[in-house]
Amino acid sequence: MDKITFIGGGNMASAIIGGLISSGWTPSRITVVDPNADQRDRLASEHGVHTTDDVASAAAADIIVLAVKPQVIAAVAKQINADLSGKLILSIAAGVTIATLESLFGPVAIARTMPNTPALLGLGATGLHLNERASEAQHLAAKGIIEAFGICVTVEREDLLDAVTAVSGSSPAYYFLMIEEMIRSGTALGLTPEDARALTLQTALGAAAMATKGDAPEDLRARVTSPNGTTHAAIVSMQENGFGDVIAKAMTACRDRAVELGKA
Ligand SMILES: NC(=O)C1=CN([C@@H]2O[C@H](COP(=O)(O)OP(=O)(O)OC[C@H]3O[C@@H](n4cnc5c(N)ncnc54)[C@H](OP(=O)(O)O)[C@@H]3O)[C@@H](O)[C@H]2O)C=CC1
Ligand SMILES: O=C(O)[C@@H]1CCC=N1
Repeated sequence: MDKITFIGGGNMASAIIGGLISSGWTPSRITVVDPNADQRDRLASEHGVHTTDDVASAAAADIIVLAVKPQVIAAVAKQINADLSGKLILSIAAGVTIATLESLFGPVAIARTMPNTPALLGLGATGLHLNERASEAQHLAAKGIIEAFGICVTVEREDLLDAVTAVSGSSPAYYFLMIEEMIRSGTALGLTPEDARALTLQTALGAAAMATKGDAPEDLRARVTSPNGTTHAAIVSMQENGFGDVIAKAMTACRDRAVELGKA
């Protein structure tokens, strides 16, 4: 049975560990390394996992999850400073490329991922790409870990993770912005902020749930849109004001920034 060590015991690690335990991993297979004693105590009492502040001890695990901020990874590699051949490094750090990870950790199997924050609720959407040193068994292990906190999409080229960043990594923020604007407009139209918020949130939840049942979004939209009715008026206004173009430009800007950060 694989043993897994998380380096960094913050928000994302906590979400992943919760998912792993719910999907059948025994806490005794899981270790978390974090310098913060409060963080360690919280994880140990919430999940019953082993915790330590000794980064070098991660070398004993079969799978090492890098769940620290990107700027901490070089220091972590120095502290581990061990031959990791045969092990799998799974990184959730945004913008840290496989080439950088190989230069820091040596010739080792690497799974680079782009998760998103709904992982905190077990509803994550994560892109995955592995280097050539990763075996099929390691691919399946990485996928199994990711599926413990949501869905996993394996992309065939590393640069496609930049597109994943635009589609799912950053996109919770696009939906939050839409929700913010709808609450603002609903309030401007005379509703109380509380009523505008409740109606907007329930509709976002309902629309997302309907869209996951299999019908095409354009068909679902057509079913709401009576000929020359109210929805038609809203959609025509959105389209005349370049809604599609706004989304396409935002997603391209996101992808381009991900490319830039990967070079930094
Ligand atoms: N696509 C996305 O939307 C998201 C991506 N991510 C990625 O996930 C990663 C983790 O993010 P998140 O969980 O939010 O971060 P957090 O800051 O919540 O967690 C990081 C943890 O690592 C600890 N830490 C710092 N230095 C070390 C060290 N040398 N060894 C071990 N632990 C250390 C921190 O301790 P202390 O607080 O004391 O510094 C903290 O507890 C990031 O790389 C981020 O890019 C995260 C969220 C969403
Ligand atoms: O905004 C960012 O740079 C990170 C990467 C994806 C989500 N948050």
